[in-house]
Amino acid sequence: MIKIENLYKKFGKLEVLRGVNLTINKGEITAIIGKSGSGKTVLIKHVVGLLKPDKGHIFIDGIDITKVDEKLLKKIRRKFGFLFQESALFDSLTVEENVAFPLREHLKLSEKKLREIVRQKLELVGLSEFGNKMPNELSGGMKKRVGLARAIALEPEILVYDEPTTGLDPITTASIYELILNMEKRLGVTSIIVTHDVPNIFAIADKIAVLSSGKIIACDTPENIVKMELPELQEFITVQMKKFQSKTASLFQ
Ligand SMILES: Nc1ncnc2c1ncn2[C@@H]1O[C@H](COP(=O)(O)OP(=O)(O)OP(=O)(O)O)[C@@H](O)[C@H]1O
Repeated sequence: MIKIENLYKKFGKLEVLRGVNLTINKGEITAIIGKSGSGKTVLIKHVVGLLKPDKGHIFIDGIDITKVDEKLLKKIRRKFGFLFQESALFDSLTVEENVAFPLREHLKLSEKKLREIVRQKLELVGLSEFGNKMPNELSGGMKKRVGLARAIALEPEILVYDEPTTGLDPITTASIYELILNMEKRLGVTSIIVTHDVPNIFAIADKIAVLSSGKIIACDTPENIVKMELPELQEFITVQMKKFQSKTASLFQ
């Protein structure tokens, strides 16, 4: 479904992507992990067409999006739902209106139909009771769930999440992962997740892609990834696991 070939991107002298190759299969959850600043967000911004590479190709269902005009790109972008780090909700709109926003922008629906879709999506993320609230009345986890409801409003084929669980407690984190798995199972959605949440992501992803020194150095099932003896990977996993363990330990002190 998504094929990234030899992707390069630099900002000034900073070479962020240095020949990324990655294939993302339809209906799978692919997690992209890597050190802070390794270029994960930059990579997914290319995938959704928000950044243009210096070199390389990104094929979405066989179409190279680095070569298409704005009009076609806009059409292809409709296949995607994004959930970026800070949820990026509109503070002046209610929860309902936030979810309705992409529907109003892209479809000409009757008000009745629009309300119906918004209600369905809010139900799916467990927020049916909160449609009339303003974003600043919600917790961080609830905001992420509203962001997710908005991201799935247009029923995208591909969902892209940038650190969907950062800053959330373990229970809310689990509920976000359950939603992501639900999207995959119920709607057959292809998911790309950028995350640092190493212990958890290994439990839910079909594939783990490791970004290091501007390249994907490994992409495989979680089981195979943990078996690999890549120093970059081991170091990264060890650091993340230590953080996790010390966080867990501190809970019981
Ligand atoms: N528009 C931009 N202009 C200049 N530099 C940028 C731009 N976007 C990203 N960068 C730089 O590219 C590098 C990679 O950034 P990116 O946000 O992709 O990292 P990341 O792996 O997602 O990090 P984190 O895990 O901390 O979110 C960083 O050094 C960042 O400062």
